[in-house]
Amino acid sequence: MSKTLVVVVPDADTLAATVASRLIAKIVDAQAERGSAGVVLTGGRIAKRVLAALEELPEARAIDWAQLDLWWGDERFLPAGDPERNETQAREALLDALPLDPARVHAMPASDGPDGDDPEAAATRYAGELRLGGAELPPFDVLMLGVGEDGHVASLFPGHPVLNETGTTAAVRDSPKPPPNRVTLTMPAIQTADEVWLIAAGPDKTDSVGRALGGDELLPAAHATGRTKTYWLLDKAAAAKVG
Ligand SMILES: O=C(O)[C@H](O)[C@@H](O)[C@H](O)[C@H](O)COP(=O)(O)O
Repeated sequence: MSKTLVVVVPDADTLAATVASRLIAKIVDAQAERGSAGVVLTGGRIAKRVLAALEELPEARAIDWAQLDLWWGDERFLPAGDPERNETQAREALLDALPLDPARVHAMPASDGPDGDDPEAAATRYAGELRLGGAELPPFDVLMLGVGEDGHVASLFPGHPVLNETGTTAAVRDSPKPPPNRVTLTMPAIQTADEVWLIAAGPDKTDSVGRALGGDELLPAAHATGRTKTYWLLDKAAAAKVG
């Protein structure tokens, strides 16, 4: 049974630094335990700030970057290098400055990639990449998620048929959050992570965070749980309606 822990910090800057510091510790622990670590990144503003904050932390030098697998929880299905792609933003915020093993940076396919402008084929291709280690999914030590104003996580939106997907990946063609076409991990895939971290800052998240933590099952965020731990990492504004 996953344990839910809520951590509230004063503001978004502190939240970005706190999450970055926790992420370093989790990666270092996983590498000490099994020689490598697997982290799932997400898109959005606070996620970008976490990556930028991580680069500033001296303890980041404890990470063996060549022994880190990076995955994405979702991707805006756009051409490679498009500034709106989650991968582009993560690379600009941090990744391109790190000595990562390029073969272990598992970006979701672009809309000008091998499958062209076909998000279903791209989702299938990513499912294949996730299986390369021999299991349906690789170990996810930490799976990070932003939280939408409507309570979405990754590209899993309230009331959307994608919430019924039982595989590991899926395509979304009518995302209420632009751009319309996306590739996403499914909720069952998210739930295989050892720890799921839901990260939210600002007053525009107060309602969705309060509802999700209050058990409103209409919100996908309420279902995003890790196998051992689920962290809600919030600033004071986002936590204003948490009971
Ligand atoms: O592709 C995306 O946009 C993200 O994956 C999405 O799920 C994001 O994490 C939330 O919408 C929160 O975004 P903000 O942190 O910018 O509010």
